[in-house]
Amino acid sequence: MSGCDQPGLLPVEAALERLLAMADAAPINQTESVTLEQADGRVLAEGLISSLDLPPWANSAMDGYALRLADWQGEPLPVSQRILAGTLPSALEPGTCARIFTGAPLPAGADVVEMQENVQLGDDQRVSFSQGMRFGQNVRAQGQETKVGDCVLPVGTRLGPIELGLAASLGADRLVVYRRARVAVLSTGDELIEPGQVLGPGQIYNSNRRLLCAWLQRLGCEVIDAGILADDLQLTRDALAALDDVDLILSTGGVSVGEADFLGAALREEGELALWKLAIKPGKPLTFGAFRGVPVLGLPGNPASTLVTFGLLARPYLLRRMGASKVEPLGFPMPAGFVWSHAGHRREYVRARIENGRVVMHPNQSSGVLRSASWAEGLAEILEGKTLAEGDSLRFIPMSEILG
Ligand SMILES: Nc1nc2c(c(=O)[nH]1)N[C@H]1C(S)=C(S)[C@@H](COP(=O)(O)OP(=O)(O)OC[C@H]3O[C@@H](n4cnc5c(N)ncnc54)[C@H](O)[C@@H]3O)O[C@H]1N2
Ligand code: MOO
Repeated sequence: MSGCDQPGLLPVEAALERLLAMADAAPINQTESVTLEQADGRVLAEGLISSLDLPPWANSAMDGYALRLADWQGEPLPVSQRILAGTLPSALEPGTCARIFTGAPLPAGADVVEMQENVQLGDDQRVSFSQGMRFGQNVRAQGQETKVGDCVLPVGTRLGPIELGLAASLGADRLVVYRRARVAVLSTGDELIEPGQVLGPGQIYNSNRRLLCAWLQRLGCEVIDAGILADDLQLTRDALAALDDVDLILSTGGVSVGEADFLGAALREEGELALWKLAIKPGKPLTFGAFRGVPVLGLPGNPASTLVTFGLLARPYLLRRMGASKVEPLGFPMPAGFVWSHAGHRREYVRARIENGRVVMHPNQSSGVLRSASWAEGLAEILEGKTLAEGDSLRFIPMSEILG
């Protein structure tokens, strides 16, 4: 342990490893066949194997003229056919060229396409090719992208617009995906009321509920909005018992050392509860447990802590349960545009932006503040025990890497 480690704080990697191990132990195995329209954001449960070559036949990459290179000896060539995309050409007559358009099938016998800008059309409609031509130029060979039998998308791929376009290009109209994870979102806290109501003394609006519900939907989960947990043990038990068909109960708030922790009490009674203290800021307290066999993940209630722990821990956990192979966000090294002089015990995820090629941080990094997260383009990772001078390298994780 280095001098900067705080005894008892669980490193972020260790917490993620534990969560992923728990996800691996409780995979959502059920699959369903969905149309491409329904497949966005889902995880592939059966690899997509190509049943055709792509392109299925050689075709032209340009609007121009197709010919056999050997036929061009300096004498203009007559045009023997006109080939539009979607038509079937006849074999190229020797000593001629064919008018051809982008995407149209190459006639048998042709081996090059010259773009129309590079040819001269004589008064007799014969074509002269003045530029030097290279064998195979502007020809897209059959199967150059994909061959019959290729595994184009492996099991575990998260489907997005590109994958759906790719599946469509192979003629697939349905894909087999894992069932969506059913996630119940619970908020705890007597101070919470919902937007639209009049704020009373000591009350705040529930922001975590909307943040998490919207985020979970983006991740391809089915969201069960379980509202605000009542401040009463029996009502808490009843609320949890009603969520017996979900894959995860995700709660926020009440995970630190507060006194009225009915969620914790209910879990201790009828399940299990592990209280973690993570070496992460924001987001130190996190709980993982179960109620009557249903996993429960308790995130800290401070909105920025909810954001960071959901993005870096709960999101990979849920994606893994839904079978995704890539679950961790990409980050890339960037020079710091600020000084970090106090080495901390916890790994900090700073709400930051990139300006003039450097990472700049928002002045308000309070765990209670969401506005700086909305300003931010990403999270800048400052490792525990580290100080930074301007220009030192840090890892920058774009928000887009965790939000979808
Ligand atoms: N004595 C200690 N106090 C605290 C510790 C500690 O170690 N010892 N840890 C602090 C840290 S770090 C965090 S993070 C928070 C975690 O708090 P809880 O998860 O127990 O959450 P609450 O106390 O219920 O709420 C914290 C904060 O967030 C607001 N909140 C809660 N839920 C929502 C919601 N759905 N929407 C908007 N805002 C919400 C709540 O009003 C509080 O202001 O504990 C520290 N304390
Ligand atoms: O971990 Mo807490 O989120 O620092 O305030």
